Amino acid sequence: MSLMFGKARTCNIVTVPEHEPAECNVVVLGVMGVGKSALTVKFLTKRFISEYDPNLEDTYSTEEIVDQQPVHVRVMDTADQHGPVNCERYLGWASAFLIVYSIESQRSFEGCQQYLEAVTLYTKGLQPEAPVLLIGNKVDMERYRQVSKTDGSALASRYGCLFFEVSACLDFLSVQHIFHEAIREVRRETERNMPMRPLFIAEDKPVINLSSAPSLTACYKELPAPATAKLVTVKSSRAQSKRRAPTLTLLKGFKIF
Ligand SMILES: Nc1nc2c(ncn2[C@@H]2O[C@H](COP(=O)(O)OP(=O)(O)OP(=O)(O)O)[C@@H](O)[C@H]2O)c(=O)[nH]1
Repeated sequence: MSLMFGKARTCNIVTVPEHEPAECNVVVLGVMGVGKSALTVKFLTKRFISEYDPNLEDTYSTEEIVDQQPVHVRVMDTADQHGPVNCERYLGWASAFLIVYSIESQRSFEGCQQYLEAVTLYTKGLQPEAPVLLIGNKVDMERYRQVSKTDGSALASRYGCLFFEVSACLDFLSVQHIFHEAIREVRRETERNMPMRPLFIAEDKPVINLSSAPSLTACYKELPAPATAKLVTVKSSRAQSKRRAPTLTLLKGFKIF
């Protein structure tokens, strides 16, 4: 990048590469029992929980490095008892949505379509648009499969989402990959919508009479240093949660394998 010191320029606009989001709010949605808590806890702790409180809704925080870039991730593990009826608490808060169904439950697959409708209706036209990822969980239950991979993939295509099948009780890396992909999608979307930003705008300088000038170095105001890469916040609104001060101590009562 050339800053052209020593020459006055009129409204010289230099763009800088897009900044990465410093924060990413991921909302995990889906009907009861699909494994939202199990996926969330697996991502946060690398462990699988088998017992859970179905009424518990909470938001967890973690620091992640995704593609060598740090990001503060908040994950809201929702507990919608009646489907997507009171979505306001997370729609405006989310940077990305994971909509989960269980591959061994056709009912959960149908249920996730309501979430897809609600979320895509809300996010349509927003800039940046919050990415949506469709997740078929419990692939370890293959022999009880009711939802084919083709159907999952077709539904995702219909809504323009990424699609993954996974198991919260199998390997950690596949679960981590989903969350990281959500973060990558948020970054891509942010970059797509970042306006061209001026790095600096130099003022017009009056014509300088060199003979009367004391010295050349004093004639030019030093240009400001280029802005250093600063991480930006994607969303700053706060999540509403049924519980206060979420921490992983919530897992105390859970059976952890
Ligand atoms: N076999 C298997 N069981 C899973 C998996 N993920 C979750 N479960 C089980 O499915 C049940 C429901 O899991 P949760 O994580 O509580 O599901 P949830 O979507 O958070 O459910 P609610 O809190 O009721 O909305 C629990 O018994 C889990 O142990 C998985 O990948 N494979």
